Amino acid sequence: MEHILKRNFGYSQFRPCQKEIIEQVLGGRDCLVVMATGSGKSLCYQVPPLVTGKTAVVISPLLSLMQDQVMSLKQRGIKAEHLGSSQTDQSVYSKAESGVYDVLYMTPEKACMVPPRFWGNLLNVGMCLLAVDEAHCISEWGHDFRKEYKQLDVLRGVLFNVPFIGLTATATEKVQNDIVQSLKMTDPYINIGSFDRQNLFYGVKPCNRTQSFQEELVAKILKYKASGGSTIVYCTTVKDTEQICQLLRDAGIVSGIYHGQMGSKAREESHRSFIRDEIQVMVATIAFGMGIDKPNIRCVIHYGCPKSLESYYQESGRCGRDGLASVCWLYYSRSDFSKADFYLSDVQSENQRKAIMESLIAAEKYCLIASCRRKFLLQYFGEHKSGDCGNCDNCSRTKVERDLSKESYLLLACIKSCGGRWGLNMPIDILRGSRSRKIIDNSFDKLPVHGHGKDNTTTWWKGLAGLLTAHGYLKEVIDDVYRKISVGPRGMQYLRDSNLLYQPPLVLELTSEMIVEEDHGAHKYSIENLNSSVTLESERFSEAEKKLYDILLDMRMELAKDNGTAPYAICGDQTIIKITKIRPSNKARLANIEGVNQLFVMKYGDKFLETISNASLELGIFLNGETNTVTITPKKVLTSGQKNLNPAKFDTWKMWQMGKVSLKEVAKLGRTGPIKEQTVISYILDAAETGSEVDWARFCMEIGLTLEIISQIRSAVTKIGSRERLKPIKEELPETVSYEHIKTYLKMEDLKESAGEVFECKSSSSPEAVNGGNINPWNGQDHESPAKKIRTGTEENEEKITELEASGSSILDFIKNHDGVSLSEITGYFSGSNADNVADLLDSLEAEFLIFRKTDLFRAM
Ligand SMILES: Nc1ncnc2c1ncn2[C@@H]1O[C@H](COP(=O)(O)OP(=O)(O)OP(=O)(O)O)[C@@H](O)[C@H]1O
Repeated sequence: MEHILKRNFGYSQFRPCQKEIIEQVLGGRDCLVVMATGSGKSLCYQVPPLVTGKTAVVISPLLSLMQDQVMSLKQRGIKAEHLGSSQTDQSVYSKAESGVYDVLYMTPEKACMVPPRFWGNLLNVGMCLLAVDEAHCISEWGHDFRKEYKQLDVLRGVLFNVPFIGLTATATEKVQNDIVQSLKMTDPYINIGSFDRQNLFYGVKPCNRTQSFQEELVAKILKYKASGGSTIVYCTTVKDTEQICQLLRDAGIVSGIYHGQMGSKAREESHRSFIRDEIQVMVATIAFGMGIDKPNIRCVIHYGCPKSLESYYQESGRCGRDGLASVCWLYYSRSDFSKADFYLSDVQSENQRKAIMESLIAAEKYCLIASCRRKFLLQYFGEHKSGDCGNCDNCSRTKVERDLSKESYLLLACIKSCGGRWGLNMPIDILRGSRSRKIIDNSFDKLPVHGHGKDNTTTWWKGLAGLLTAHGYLKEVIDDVYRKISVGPRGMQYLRDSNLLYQPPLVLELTSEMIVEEDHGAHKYSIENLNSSVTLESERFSEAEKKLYDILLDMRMELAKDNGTAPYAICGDQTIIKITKIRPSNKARLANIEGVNQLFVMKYGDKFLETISNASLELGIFLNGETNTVTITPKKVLTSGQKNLNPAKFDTWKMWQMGKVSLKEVAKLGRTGPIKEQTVISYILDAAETGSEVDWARFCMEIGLTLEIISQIRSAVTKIGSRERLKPIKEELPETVSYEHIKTYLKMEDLKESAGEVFECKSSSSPEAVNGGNINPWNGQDHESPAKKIRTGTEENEEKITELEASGSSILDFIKNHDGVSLSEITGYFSGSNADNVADLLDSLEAEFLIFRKTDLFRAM
């Protein structure tokens, strides 16, 4: 299975739980998979069809989601399509039932509508699973119930012996049971993973619509835009989407808009532009939700508190799906918490009203806590996390703790006096000394605490109430749609221990909202907090790497346009970051990068390698993962002699000498297409003649010019007595000595390059360097007998009998017979071949995806 993972998805290992789930599905067992957003659930149904050669049918709620997934799978060499009313290709239906597709997507409506004959035909050719994605939609207890999902059980009566797999990121225990029952799963394998999205930073801020908030929003968005990533701003109303979108556009940020009041065409277009990186910022209502499968969303901003923590988790979970550090900011205003009427408008059942109110209160609490947000979020989903996360605003900011005993006493006493019949506004108004009609009518102006809390704002008091509730001093009950506040047991005990003049210390951590209120100038706090602790991976680049990264992003964009797909479908940002860091010089190295699959290498490999090679030269950075900058910049070595070189020769020399690209690779890449290796050699010799620096040791090693050959050429030249014509020299030499060997020898002689130095000092990788080789055939000094240095022909023949020579197929066979072999084991086994040749052969096998490397061991695909 690992080879499928590498070949099609470009990954070298499964994430936690993926393999176990796939094995269960392959064993024919139903599965329920509850795993965090972006954790890689899709792979659990995408790999089995590739293992079995049978179709996987996937039920998905949204057309846009299906289309995006189909697009991504096609870029991975996987046959995928969707079947539904929007499918314009008429042949898809018949192809689907004859098993052409590995993965076939359908909406639940479509799945229930296709005639049994379709399923019968597909079953005959082979169907390996039915996956129900976003399975929480099945449950009325879920936050996104869809009645069409409820009908999927009818498929049980048609799809005998096909395992069903339900997948979701958000399912409480109730919802999990509902999924199992609705899909009639028998003895399912249940996998409940962690909800924790460690790469996400969570932050919350109170906001108003002042200019400082607008400036902050614009600055935040610009930061993530600059990293090449995308941002979604979720608003609670259509009006807000329009306003925020306009605000961003006025600030020069190209932004898209998406909400339910737009026509379907306009929405599709907006979605399409976002997915294809034509716009980097989307301002949307939650209508733009589940269908977003874009991996490089770096920032999700909620402008307004969401209606529940489930929806917040889902929506914020669109962020950082590629695993890179990303941020989720939630801006709320107090008025958001009194929107129950808005959410309850068309709810019929009492249970659902209660559920909605409870959800809203949980979301409010999330906004108001002063402790670790992640811990709170995870606890809500029933997961315990020990210790604070260190990756949320509350964990990152300097904590402000204070003894709030006096204020707490006042609030508790006031709430107790109100008798639990009111919401929070009444006791706060009393404390602040209001003489409203309600207060007078209820004689609350006579209370001893009346007017004792004037020094703090209403919002500050609400912040304190939130803290006291979180610590169990206060409790909130829901009465129909009204929220009533009363003193909890802990608060009653506190009141018993206190009086107006004395209260036991009560040290609490102030919420950011309370700090802002005390600060009066909320501005300072908010701007300071603006730069969350998240460091984007791309921020770790050197200047040159940043430029290369941008070049590669632009190129990916161009390739995506040419291929009618989204840039992320070609490869993810994380892969581009790795490519930028590694700067592979050949296809094997490219193929070995995490996230690079076979189709990518075949389709885009040449283009990427060429761009990397050229850009690295321009930017003065080495290929193959070297991080140090070239000491001599290309400009410096551009001598007057080089100016005489034509562009083809100069570029070839630059690529080889400066870029350290091998002769073979330079020939493959060429300047405007592949050229012969002999041409590359002659270009470099011409460059040497014009004064360009040439690493002779590397050059000789690459063309196979050894001391023995040099000595033979020298003898031949002496014998002929002239070096004007090459042909007579060649005729004096063995077949194995090429014209390139002769030309190089002569050029080195012209340039007075000392072969002794070349082989002895400069190239430790040269075989002759190992043997010593203190010879210098140019100045006529004698050298040690070749017999001492180089094996005689007889010895060589004898050794060939015992020492195995490597070839592509013999290495492949060797690797196939082992469960992982190291490079040294392979070179040791093929001791009859030069280690560099073996490495070259391994490179080619890797580039062709016949082998792959995992933890430095080679394995066959
Ligand atoms: N084994 C793996 N190694 C590296 N990346 C992986 C692996 N498996 C999946 N991914 C990547 O993780 C990202 C998220 O995967 P996927 O879309 O399957 O998430 P999901 O769990 O379905 O999320 P959601 O519930 O939000 O739809 C994708 O970019 C995917 O290619």
